[in-house]
Amino acid sequence: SKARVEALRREINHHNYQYYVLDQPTITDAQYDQLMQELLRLEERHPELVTPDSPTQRVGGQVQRGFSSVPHKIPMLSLGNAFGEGDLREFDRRVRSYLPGEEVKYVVELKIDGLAISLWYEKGLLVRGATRGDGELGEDITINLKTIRAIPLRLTQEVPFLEVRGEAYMPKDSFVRLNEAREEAGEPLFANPRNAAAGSLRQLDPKITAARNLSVFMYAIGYIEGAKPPSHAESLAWLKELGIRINPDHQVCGSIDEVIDFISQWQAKRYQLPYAIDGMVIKVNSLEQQQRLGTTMKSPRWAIAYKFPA
Ligand SMILES: COc1nc2nc(N)nc(N)c2nc1C
Repeated sequence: SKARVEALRREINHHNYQYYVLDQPTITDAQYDQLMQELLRLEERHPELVTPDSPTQRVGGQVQRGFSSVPHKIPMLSLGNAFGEGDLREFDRRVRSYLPGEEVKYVVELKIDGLAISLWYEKGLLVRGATRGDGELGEDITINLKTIRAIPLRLTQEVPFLEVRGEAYMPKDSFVRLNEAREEAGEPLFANPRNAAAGSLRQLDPKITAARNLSVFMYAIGYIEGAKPPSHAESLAWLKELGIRINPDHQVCGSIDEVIDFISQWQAKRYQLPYAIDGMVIKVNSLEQQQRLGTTMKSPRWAIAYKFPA
């Protein structure tokens, strides 16, 4: 039965990855539940066969009394804001003034309207999850983040240490259904998906978090032991290879004109997305150039958020 438990764990984690990370389900919910029931039964009979990355370990048992505060290895800064084309051209001018005569490429990404999180992986295993907090100190919400099936409990490679950052969010249809249920129960409604996601992650009972159908899009390597790919775009591709959920709608742009064009395309179709976005994020693609541009006390010089009109 050790072999059976390992086979079930691998198969369920594969279906989990296909469904929650790639949005490409490979079996029906009923078949998935059947596999989970079998694994739960076997693990109950043989608790010594349970591993930290078993899909049965996603919803921790205990209700927490609170969240401890934990330091980030590198501060999680916030982004400066651009509200129009002029601000974007000003950003481009400033970037190029620090990199005279150099070619600059940008990566433009959707700005998911959720809350920033940080995930720590040691030898490929998820060991910690935290909120951004004040940028220096976050709240340890590992138990709650493990319930999000789009977050892998184990990476495809045993990277010595990797911290990855991104956004936890609640899809629009889950937000509507949640508020309908709260209306029924005479409970106060959430104002928007971001508040609903934040409220769901701050639940002391992980079973409630697990029922809120949260997801994530990760967008940056925060800290890594070992080499990093040379560009941000390649970092995203590598994170995807590790089994981490990356938003597919990002684009490398060779000029600020291309950036402005890409942004206007998404400004027109943002409401077609199954999740809320409040703008776009523009980053210098070369990590070496990012390093040289550095940060102010508050924000990176190599990135800016373009906010859509509310
Ligand atoms: C590099 O720092 C950041 N990058 C980001 N990227 C995306 N796509 N969305 C964000 N909200 C975001 N926020 C920060 C602080």
